[in-house]
Amino acid sequence: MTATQRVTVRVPAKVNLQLAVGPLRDDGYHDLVNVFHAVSLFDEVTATEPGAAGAFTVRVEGEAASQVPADATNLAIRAAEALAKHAGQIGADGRPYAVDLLIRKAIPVAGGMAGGSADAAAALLACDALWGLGLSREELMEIGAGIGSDVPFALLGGTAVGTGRGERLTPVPATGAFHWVFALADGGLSTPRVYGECDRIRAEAGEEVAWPSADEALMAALRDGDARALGAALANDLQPAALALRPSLARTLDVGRDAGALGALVSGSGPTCAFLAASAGHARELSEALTSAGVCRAAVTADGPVPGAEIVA
Ligand SMILES: C[C@](O)(CO)[C@H](O)COP(=O)(O)OP(=O)(O)OC[C@H]1O[C@@H](n2ccc(N)nc2=O)[C@H](O)[C@@H]1O
Ligand SMILES: Nc1ncnc2c1ncn2[C@@H]1O[C@H](COP(=O)(O)OP(=O)(O)OP(=O)(O)O)[C@@H](O)[C@H]1O
Repeated sequence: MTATQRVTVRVPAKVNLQLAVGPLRDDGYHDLVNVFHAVSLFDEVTATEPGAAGAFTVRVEGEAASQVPADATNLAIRAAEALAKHAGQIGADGRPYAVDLLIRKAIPVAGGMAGGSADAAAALLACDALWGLGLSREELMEIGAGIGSDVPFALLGGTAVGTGRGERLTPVPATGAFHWVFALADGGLSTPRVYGECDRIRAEAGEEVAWPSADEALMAALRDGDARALGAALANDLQPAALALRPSLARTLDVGRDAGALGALVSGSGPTCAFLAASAGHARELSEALTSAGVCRAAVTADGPVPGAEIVA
C-alpha cells in the first residue's frame, strides 16, 4: 500500500433522535439506546507528515479554536496515537508513525453534537491513509470506541442505533432528507456532568430505571421519511438534566416550538437545541425566529442523514 503526504477528511456532527438512558453500569457508563443521525455540519481534519520524527502535533482553526486543546489531550491526537499503537508504532520505512493534524472546526465545542468525537474519527481515517495502513472501517470503528462512545458513529454516518454505551451500531433504514435547525448556545456543557445530573434527578425521584428500548414509532417515521411523525417521536432522556444545568434552554425550545417546529429537543448532552423543520424554507424561517428572539448565540440549518467521515482530498 502506498502512503500519501497529505490527507483531508470531512466529518459530520450528530444529533440524537432518541437517547434512552438505562441504568448506571459498574464501569461508570450507562447502557443506551442511542439513535444517531449525522447532519451536514462538518469539521475538516488534514493530516500531514510532521517535521520532527515521532511527533504528534495539532493546530485548530475556526471561531471556537480557543476552546479546543492543542495538546495531547485533543481527541484527534489521542485517536492518532491509538492507531499508531495498534499498527505497532513503527512504519514499513522503519520510522515511528507521526502526524501533524490541522482541525478546521465548525461543529460547536462541548455542544452535544460530538465535535471532538468527529475529529477523532476523522484523524483515524486520515492517518490510516497517510500511513498506508489500509485498515477497514470496522477496524477503525473498534479503535475509535476506545477513544469515546460517539466516535464509531462519526465513521459510520447516516442514521444508526447505538447500544451498549452507544458504540455498538446497527444502521437504520431511512427515506429522504430531514431539515434541521440548530440553536447554538454560549458556552458548553460537560457530558459526564449531564449524565451525573440525570442520575441525581432519577435518584431524587426514586425512579426505577427501565432497560432502554428503541421507539417503534420513531423507526417507522424514519423508514417512511415522515418528518411530522419523526418530530413527534424525538426524545432525549438527558434533556431534564441539561435543562436543570442550563434553565435558559427551556425558552429556546419554546421559541422553536411556537415558530412551528415539527419537533424540538436538546441535542445529546446539550446545550445545542435541535429543531425539525418541514422543508428547507421552513428551516430558514425557524432559524430567523430563533435568532430574532435572542434565545441563541447563532442558529444554523443542516440536513440529515449524511455519510460519515470521508476523505475529500
Ligand atoms: C451524550 C452522547 O453524546 C450521546 O450520543 C454520548 O452518550 C456521549 O458520548 P461521548 O462524549 O463519546 O462520551 P465518552 O467520552 O464515551 O464518555 C464521557 C463520559 O460520559 C458518560 N457516559 C458516556 C456514555 C454513556 N453511554 N454513558 C455515560 O455515562 C460517562 O460519565 C463518561 O465518563
Ligand atoms: N478535537 C476536539 N474538538 C473539540 N473538543 C475537544 C477536542 N479534543 C478534546 N476536546 C475537549 O472535549 C470537550 C468536549 O468536546 P466535544 O465538542 O466533543 O463535546 P460534545 O459535542 O458535547 O460531545 P458529545 O456530544 O460527544 O458528548 C471539550 O470541552 C474540549 O475540551
